[in-house]
Amino acid sequence: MAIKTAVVGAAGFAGVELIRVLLRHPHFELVVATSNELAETPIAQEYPCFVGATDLAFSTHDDPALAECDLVFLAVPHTAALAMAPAHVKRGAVVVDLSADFRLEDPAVYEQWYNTPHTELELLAKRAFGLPELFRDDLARVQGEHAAGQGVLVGCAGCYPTATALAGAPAMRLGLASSEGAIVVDAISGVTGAGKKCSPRTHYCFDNENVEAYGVATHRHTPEIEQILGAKDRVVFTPHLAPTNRGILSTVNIPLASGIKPDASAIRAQYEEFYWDDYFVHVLNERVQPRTSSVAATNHAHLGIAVNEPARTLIVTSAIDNLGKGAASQAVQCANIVFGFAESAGLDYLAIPVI
Ligand SMILES: NC(=O)C1=CN([C@@H]2O[C@H](COP(=O)(O)OP(=O)(O)OC[C@H]3O[C@@H](n4cnc5c(N)ncnc54)[C@H](OP(=O)(O)O)[C@@H]3O)[C@@H](O)[C@H]2O)C=CC1
Ligand SMILES: CC(=O)N[C@@H](CCC(=O)OP(=O)(O)O)C(=O)O
Repeated sequence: MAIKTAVVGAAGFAGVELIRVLLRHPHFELVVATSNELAETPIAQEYPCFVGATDLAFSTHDDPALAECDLVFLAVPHTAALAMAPAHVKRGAVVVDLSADFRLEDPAVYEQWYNTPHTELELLAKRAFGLPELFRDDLARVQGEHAAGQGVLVGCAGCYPTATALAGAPAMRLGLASSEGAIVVDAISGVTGAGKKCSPRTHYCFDNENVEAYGVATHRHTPEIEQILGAKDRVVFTPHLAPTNRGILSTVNIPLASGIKPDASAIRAQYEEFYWDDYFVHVLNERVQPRTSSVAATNHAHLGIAVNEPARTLIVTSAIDNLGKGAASQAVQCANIVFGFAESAGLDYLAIPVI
């Protein structure tokens, strides 16, 4: 039986990507897609790529039909999700939140970085963290709670944190990383990462032919990356905006622990073993570097492993699609787990090769 599914914020960049994935999902049936801006407009009129795939029209964010959905994706800005999630969880639904509202464990840290008090402490404490390869047990826990009839919430990881944590977590968890010293992360994002509303920073004339760092030493994803890696006050994160639509490339520099041999092949083998059972994470061999084009519009992540021997530094590069593995398809991967479906259900597609 199909699961009645809603996307709130469906006309945003992440929301439209959710529509694309859900319209081909074998178990989730998209029945509500909200946008106040486009209410009553047929989805396929606004986005002609969906012609022939759906007759559904956008409805407002307070559409009463939302209350009949068993699965609700929140693809709205942070603080909006904080206001929406509790009611759906209370009535027994599975809520998968793509915003930053339920990512940070410590509400004081959330308040510090998002300038808003966290008002849903009980729900925050019970939520699962939505990054399956690193928090599968957490998702299995809420799968059990949902199977027992409870509403549950998944707070999905952010886009930069997903790319960065997939690169850094094995080194931290396998004891390859030193327990001291900075973990330096330089990451590049396409412009869709900034959402669909245009700003001077995301204007074509500004981004075209331009690459620039932003949020230097102040970006809100720093505490989230530190939380996932278990590396408080050690992450030096510098994001950059590149003139591409989609994709994130994150380069993570990790000081090696004193007893660890600076041997890229051996460390690559450990990364391969760490991810051996993960369908979507691929450790590339030494002859090829992760490229954003190789994972574009997919749920896959590509990792490249190298070691700077004299500096005793492990360098892991990680490519994902910010709207795919960094947002919409990862959210669907989490929902697959919570409903007990195959993790790759509806997500088994590849990027277009660059010739
Ligand atoms: N873009 C990305 O790469 C990623 C985004 N995310 C997260 O996903 C969420 C959506 O991001 P994105 O799609 O980029 O954003 P967009 O700005 O492109 O879209 C935002 C959507 O949210 C709706 N919305 C805006 N304000 C409110 C509000 N106050 N209450 C309810 N709905 C509102 C809008 O509705 P309307 O159509 O009526 O204007 C719109 O559909 C954000 O939380 C973001 O942080 C997570 C990972 C990556
Ligand atoms: C290019 C760009 O502006 N990217 C956004 C991050 C993407 C996003 O939407 O943030 P979440 O992953 O936290 O939801 C930023 O730097 O704030």
